[in-house]
Amino acid sequence: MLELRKLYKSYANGHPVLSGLSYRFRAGEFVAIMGESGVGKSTLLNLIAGLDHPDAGPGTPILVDGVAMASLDDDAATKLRRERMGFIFQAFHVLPHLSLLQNVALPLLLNGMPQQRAADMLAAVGLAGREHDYPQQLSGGEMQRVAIARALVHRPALVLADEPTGNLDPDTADAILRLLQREIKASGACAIMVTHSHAAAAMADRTLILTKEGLQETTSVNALAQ
Ligand SMILES: Nc1ncnc2c1ncn2[C@@H]1O[C@H](COP(=O)(O)OP(=O)(O)OP(=O)(O)O)[C@@H](O)[C@H]1O
Repeated sequence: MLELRKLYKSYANGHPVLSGLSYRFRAGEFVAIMGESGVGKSTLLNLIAGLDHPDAGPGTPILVDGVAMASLDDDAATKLRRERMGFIFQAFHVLPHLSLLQNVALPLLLNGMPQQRAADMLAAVGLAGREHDYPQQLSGGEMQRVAIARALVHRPALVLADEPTGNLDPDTADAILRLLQREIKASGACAIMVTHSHAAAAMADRTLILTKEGLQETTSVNALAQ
């Protein structure tokens, strides 16, 4: 589903953040990525999402369904992101001039899909009855739940989540992660979740730790939190 092949990323004036990272993510799995602050977790998600570019080099460092992201022009990359990906990023703000229902329906509209699932997803994140409210009427956690509903509504093949439960109380966080888990299993999608929360990581199928050496599998995080 997603393959990283010797992925390098340095920022201007900085030391390399990712140095030849390789990994293969499979469809149908929910993977948590943990690791020390500043090690490059958000950088990695941004690169996969196409929000930033890897260092230039001869290889094809990011492949989605076998297609090198770098080989796509802007239109093709946008289409791939719109159809195949769902983002739960703090930076992806809910649009203020659209109602909650319109916000969640947006990926369906853009992909020419029937829109009735938008109301179901709002209900699934605990916001039934709030369809015609506007984002400014929401708390931070409610806003996060709208972003999650919007990220999942079009059943993307790849869900990228950066601290999806960062501003939710433990019960709501648990419910949202169960929803994420259910959606992934039902659609056979792959989800990659960056988190510092051991409780969140315990909901994933696998936890990887990002270090300077790359992504390493661990079972202990999930075991510890259970
Ligand atoms: N736009 C940027 N320009 C320069 N340096 C950056 C930029 N974004 C991130 N960095 C640096 O890259 C490194 C990795 O940052 P990143 O945000 O990916 O870490 P992280 O593992 O997600 O950290 P945290 O757990 O604290 O969110 C850090 O040293 C950071 O200072």
